[in-house]
Amino acid sequence: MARKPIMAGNWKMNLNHVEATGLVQKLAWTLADKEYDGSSVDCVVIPPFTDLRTVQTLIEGDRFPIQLGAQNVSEHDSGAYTGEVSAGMLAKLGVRYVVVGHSERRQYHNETDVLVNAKAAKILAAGMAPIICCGEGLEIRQEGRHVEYTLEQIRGCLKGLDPEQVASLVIAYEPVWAIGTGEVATPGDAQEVCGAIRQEVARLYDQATADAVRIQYGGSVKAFNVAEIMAQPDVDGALVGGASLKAEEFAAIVLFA
Ligand SMILES: O=C[C@H](O)COP(=O)(O)O
Repeated sequence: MARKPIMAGNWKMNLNHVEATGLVQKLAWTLADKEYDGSSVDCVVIPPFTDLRTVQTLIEGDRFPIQLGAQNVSEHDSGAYTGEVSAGMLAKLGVRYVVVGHSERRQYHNETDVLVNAKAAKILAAGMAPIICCGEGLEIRQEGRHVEYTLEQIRGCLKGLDPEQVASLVIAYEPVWAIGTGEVATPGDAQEVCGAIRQEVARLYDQATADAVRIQYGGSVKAFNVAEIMAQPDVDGALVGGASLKAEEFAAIVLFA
């Protein structure tokens, strides 16, 4: 089954709303120069919350073939949760994807699979797609337990979701040791875990759901290494950090084919 590739740029805590305008405009112009129209690959930018309204206005106003994502969401609908942002608020801003369970949130904000699962359910209920992140640290990789560790995360994060919901979401496999380090996993490493995740989705749900769910690789993806990662049968895209902050570099990743 042909899955549409999805290239998502997670800006993390970088760029204010003025800088965001510059980057998105430059990205759109670079993509337009190469006749990108969004039909064969999804291009998603994931700025900080404070940039979302500005980027939404720009994308919608100029009809750029770029989609909007957010980096986090509350597990609650509304109420006395100071500092939180709800799924409903994000959906209203035209956000299509929300990253959950990124290793930086697991590490610095104690996010667990149970919390990721609750957030994913809220994102889906609001009509958006979660990008559910998973992946092992260096120690687990060295012990050779990376597949079982990652599948355990996946089982926890998908708990209670129905096949239709799982088919519509995105899973991002990001080995923590490859994030921001320049230490990219080999294409074989990426395929091993992405393939195992797809098999696990087939086991938990059915083959049609496994064939539909999109699985990204993330961790030091750049323009020069994206093609060989994308050549792997179970890799459907990339979650890109550092390289998504440079318009030409990220455009080249989107245009990998
Ligand atoms: O969300 C993106 C990942 O953490 C990868 O970041 P990176 O491309 O800077 O290694």
